[in-house]
Amino acid sequence: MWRCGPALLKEGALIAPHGGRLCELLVGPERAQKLKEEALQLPSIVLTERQLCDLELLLNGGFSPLTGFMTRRDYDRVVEEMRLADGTLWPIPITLDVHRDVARSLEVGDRVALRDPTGVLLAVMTVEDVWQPDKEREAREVFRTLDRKHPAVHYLFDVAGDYYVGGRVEGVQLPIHYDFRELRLTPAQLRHRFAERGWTRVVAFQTRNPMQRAHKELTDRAARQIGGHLLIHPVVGMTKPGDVDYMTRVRCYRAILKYYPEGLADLSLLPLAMRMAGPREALWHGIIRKNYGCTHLIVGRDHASPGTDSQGRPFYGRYEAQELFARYEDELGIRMVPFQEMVYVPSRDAYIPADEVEPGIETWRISGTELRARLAKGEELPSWFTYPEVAAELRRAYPPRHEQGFCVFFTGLPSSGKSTLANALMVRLMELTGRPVTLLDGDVVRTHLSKGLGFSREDRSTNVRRIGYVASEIVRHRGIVICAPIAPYEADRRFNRELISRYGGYIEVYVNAPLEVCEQRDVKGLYRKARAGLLTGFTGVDDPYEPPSQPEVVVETDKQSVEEGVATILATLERLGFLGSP
Ligand SMILES: Nc1ncnc2c1ncn2[C@@H]1O[C@H](COP(=O)(O)OS(=O)(=O)O)[C@@H](OP(=O)(O)O)[C@H]1O
Ligand SMILES: Nc1ncnc2c1ncn2[C@@H]1O[C@H](COP(=O)(O)OP(=O)(O)O)[C@@H](O)[C@H]1O
Repeated sequence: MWRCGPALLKEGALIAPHGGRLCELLVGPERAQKLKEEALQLPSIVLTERQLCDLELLLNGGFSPLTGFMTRRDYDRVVEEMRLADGTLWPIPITLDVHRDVARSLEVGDRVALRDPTGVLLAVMTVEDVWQPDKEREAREVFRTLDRKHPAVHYLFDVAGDYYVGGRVEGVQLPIHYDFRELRLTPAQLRHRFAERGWTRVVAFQTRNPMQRAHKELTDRAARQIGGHLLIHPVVGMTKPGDVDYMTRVRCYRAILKYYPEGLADLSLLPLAMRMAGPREALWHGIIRKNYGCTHLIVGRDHASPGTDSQGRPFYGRYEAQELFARYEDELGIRMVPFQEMVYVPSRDAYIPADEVEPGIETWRISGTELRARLAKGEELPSWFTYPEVAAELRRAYPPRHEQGFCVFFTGLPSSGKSTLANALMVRLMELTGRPVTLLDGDVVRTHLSKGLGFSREDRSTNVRRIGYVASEIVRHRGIVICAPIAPYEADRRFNRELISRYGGYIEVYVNAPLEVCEQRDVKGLYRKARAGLLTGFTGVDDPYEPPSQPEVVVETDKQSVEEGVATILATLERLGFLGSP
């Protein structure tokens, strides 16, 4: 590994960065200009979201002493021993993954431009190594599982390219952010701030969740315990899928700052892509915080936990991260402030660590699941649990069901009754809610959004996913949308379900009528044409229809009237809370 240049920092009283020096990899303006000119002739790699996060921490020194993406020697030793080739402690591989064709085009000694998705040049890399890693070994050693439910294992096997490119990088500029700029301090800037304020003992609080009173009490205690100050250092790069979005979280953190004693706490954002690697990740968090000038890190229960595996078992032990950290604490230099879960004791109106509660004393807590359920029902968040500003932010981000958007997605054979039911449902919904409703009917969509597409497997799939995309945007903006294509394939419907339910409700309605009934109805005369051989690939005749496996509603249009079908759907929407009084 290359060594980075001499330390530019003079803040002698602060903790030394990992490996002794802060490795900021950004070059000066003249060299940057040269690199920009050189890059015009170089092959480019457009970085993914995770690679962008990694590059930002490489360039700003958060990953000191790394000087680029890992070469094979560093990678192998990190995977097996949690150490770089030179012996420095480092628990997580920082690799640049690429697909086979890119790997094949690169040779040792080549220079490559690293760009953001809009094409902006961020760095130039000198290729020192290109290799195909043993992903199973990496998953087993680093994450201790091959279960794809672990987000980093899923990323490794299903998202990352099959080859890694290692080499030194020269930074032209940091990835660009336009939001919360004043809160995005680099290690050097944060160190400078600590030095100016005379903060020599700083405990960092790593978080990917909105902070509630329990967190405030815990962090306040930690700062007092070390006789120093507190840095709230939330991750705003990539966290666990399904987490509260970082914009909402940052507004919560800002609001909570005023509840600390004057001058005790500060807030800065960390552009890290978490791996959810539990114990190994805790060490990594320690190294990063040390680079940012912190002397202590709070490590609580389930630090950087990926939750439970496909069998419902936790991936890591609850306090395993603390145990591993303790083992390496002396070598790391940064100290751990271990914490048990904080629980509320109503008889004392106070939060205390769970292990300090005497047996038999009543304690209260609200789990993440319960919090989401309360928000979905529009229920109050109690004042013992959170602060009014945080409650308001969460309510804004997670409105109650009746204020959320939803999609009713009809699927069924031609002439089963999709359009008829969809039109009837549309007017009933407008009547009941007073809200606008968009109808994306199968054949209407094919005259504009999907004009030009035919009925091959690929074209049908594209058509259905396009409808899903438009529906997801409507739901994201809290609107109501009804879709009524045939949507014959389960895979496309599953894709749409996952996309849309990220933003609101997804209610699949299987419009079920026997093929003979649909054929008898033959609204457009297409069954007849298909039977006569004038039309090929017609759904139900010579093209497949895969019935949905778990639809929210089934309407049997040969047995139920249109009114009954609509009433069944409305009852389901009511039961799920989407039609509650506004
Ligand atoms: N080969 C073939 N197979 C099925 N349907 C055909 C075909 N050719 C034309 N049509 C007419 O197009 C309507 C189906 O379009 P969709 O967009 O809903 O189909 S799909 O979801 O993309 O499979 C469908 O409308 P509905 O009868 O309202 O379902 C048909 O009228
Ligand atoms: N219970 C019912 N629900 C929906 N449609 C019905 C029902 N009973 C009879 N129909 C008739 O079946 C036909 C369904 O046609 P359509 O709604 O265009 O089907 P699709 O959109 O699935 O091709 C219409 O003529 C409709 O009047």
